Amino acid sequence: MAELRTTLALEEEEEDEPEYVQFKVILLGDGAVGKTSLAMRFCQDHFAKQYKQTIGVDFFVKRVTLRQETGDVNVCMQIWDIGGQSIGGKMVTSYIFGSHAVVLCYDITNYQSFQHLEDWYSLVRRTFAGAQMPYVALMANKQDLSHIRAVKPEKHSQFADENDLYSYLVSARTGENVSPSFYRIAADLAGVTLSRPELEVTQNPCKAEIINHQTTRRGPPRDQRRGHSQVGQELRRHVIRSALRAPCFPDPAPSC
Ligand SMILES: Nc1nc2c(ncn2[C@@H]2O[C@H](COP(=O)(O)OP(=O)(O)OP(=O)(O)O)[C@@H](O)[C@H]2O)c(=O)[nH]1
Repeated sequence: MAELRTTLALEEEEEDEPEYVQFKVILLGDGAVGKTSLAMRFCQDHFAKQYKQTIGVDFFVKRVTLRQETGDVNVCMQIWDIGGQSIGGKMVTSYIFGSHAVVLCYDITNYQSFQHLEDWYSLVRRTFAGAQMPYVALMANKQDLSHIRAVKPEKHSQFADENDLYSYLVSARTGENVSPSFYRIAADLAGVTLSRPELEVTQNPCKAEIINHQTTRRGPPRDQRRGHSQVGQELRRHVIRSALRAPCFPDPAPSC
């Protein structure tokens, strides 16, 4: 009898649980550009100064609720943090395959990490050859170090424009724009348009450490410039269909 009561209680709890749409998001880029730090900042609101190299892949999970007038959408983002040394490895294409979004990360103080994105991006294209490409974003990390930047904002915009990538400028260290960027990725994948106040709510207070009085010409992020109406409807439909169809994690990955 007690067992039956426990089962019923568990079932009731499960009924209360909202349904989550799962998205597999891959972070790619050279070693030490800050992929683990970005995942950690977004999922745990934590930053570690010490560098600990990721060997293979590491996983993070974050549940977010996207608010819209027609009803909230609950999203579970499964973030795959791929070690920067994996580019020549055998496993890397199997990590990337099946992802809904790929985030190409670089460190604005390290020009090589930006140049190498060509290689990372062509690896993504090869992995998806003949299949629907995922949502691909360009993420420029370490904005808190803009006083020693090696990659000009114009170079960033040019690469984003030429490859039709969504563009994000972030700092894992201060937290600047990290949550709003991942929320926006979730919203784009789910086909939800977030209003500015909703995005602002997702931004945790940033830690102001470096005052940089230099004025740099930097336009708004590219996704804001071109507006969400131009996000491929077909891609959204495909992404949502496949997200609803199957869990996107193989065995070792955590589930939502
Ligand atoms: N100043 C600053 N340092 C950062 C930022 N993000 C990461 N770091 C530092 O950069 C170093 C590398 O960060 P990781 O997150 O481990 O880099 P990764 O890309 O995951 O590296 P791999 O595991 O080799 O692929 C660490 O010492 C971090 O503390 C940032 O936004 N600003």
